Amino acid sequence: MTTLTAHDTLPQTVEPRNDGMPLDLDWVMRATANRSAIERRAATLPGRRSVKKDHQAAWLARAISCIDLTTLAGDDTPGRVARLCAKSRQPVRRDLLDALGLPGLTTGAVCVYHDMVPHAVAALDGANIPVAAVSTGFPAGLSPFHLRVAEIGESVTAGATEIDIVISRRHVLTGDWQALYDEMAAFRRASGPAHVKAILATGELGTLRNVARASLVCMMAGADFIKTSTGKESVNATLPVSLVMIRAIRDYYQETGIRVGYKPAGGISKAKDALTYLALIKEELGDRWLRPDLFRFGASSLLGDIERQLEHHVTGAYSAAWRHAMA
Ligand SMILES: O=C[C@H](O)COP(=O)(O)O
Repeated sequence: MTTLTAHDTLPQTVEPRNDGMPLDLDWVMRATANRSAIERRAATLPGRRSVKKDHQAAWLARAISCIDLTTLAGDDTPGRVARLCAKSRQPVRRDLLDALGLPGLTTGAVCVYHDMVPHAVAALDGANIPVAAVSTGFPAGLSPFHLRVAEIGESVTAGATEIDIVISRRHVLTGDWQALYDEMAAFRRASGPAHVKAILATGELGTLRNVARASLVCMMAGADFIKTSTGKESVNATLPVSLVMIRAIRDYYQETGIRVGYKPAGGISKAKDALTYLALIKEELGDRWLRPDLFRFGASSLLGDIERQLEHHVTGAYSAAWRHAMA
């Protein structure tokens, strides 16, 4: 059993970017996924006492530092984004942060649609918190290709330093790996210095084998992160899909020496689920991946539950969920 402790010492290194490699179709086609073995392994993860009680607060704080605090709604406004950014700067009540000895804790990033990028950039001025923009015709990714590429450039110009692109699911479903590679490589080029998260929309890819292959192709084409979902599919982040994707990340690292990040997104709203994901990452990839430069949660409501748990840790009492509204 893995024990997460608060005392893991991790090097503060700057990870080299993934510049990708030529498409290796033999490797892609060798990638498989044994669904029953993966589901059995995933079923063992929740509910395990993988985080000791004493260390839970430290690990919940770690989870906060890895959240891409997200709002992706048609009725987003500058005011809502400003409130979300304030929450990102100070994710937990000041007295709780002080009691935990973590006065400078922030979320990993704020994630918004393109039109909200300037508002997020302004609200986060001086905070050193990246703004991530969902892009390329998010969530379906079916707008004209040149517009999807242009959208990336617009968001980078507006100040986004992370771009969450959506892949064309049809390239996976038809097995056109070259087309997927070319698309991802073009998105990476358009992003310039901004880091790119490739959203696979795994709930729409049909099989775990497709998830494994799409993960590899996106990494070969230069994705800095691979991300499960937009949050808009009917099935979003799951543990079996996460196992497949992080094992692809592990294979890519073993083959190339390059660490690609992982972002489960969509439907992760409970502190205990966040701890399960952290334990999974620790077991499958190791401590180095448990940092915001290599791991993020894409989540709109997870922070509220973590804050409640931290409040309970410090004060011994739970507050009502409505007190932890996000925006
Ligand atoms: O990328 C982030 C997701 O859209 C957030 O999904 P959620 O609202 O289910 O947490």
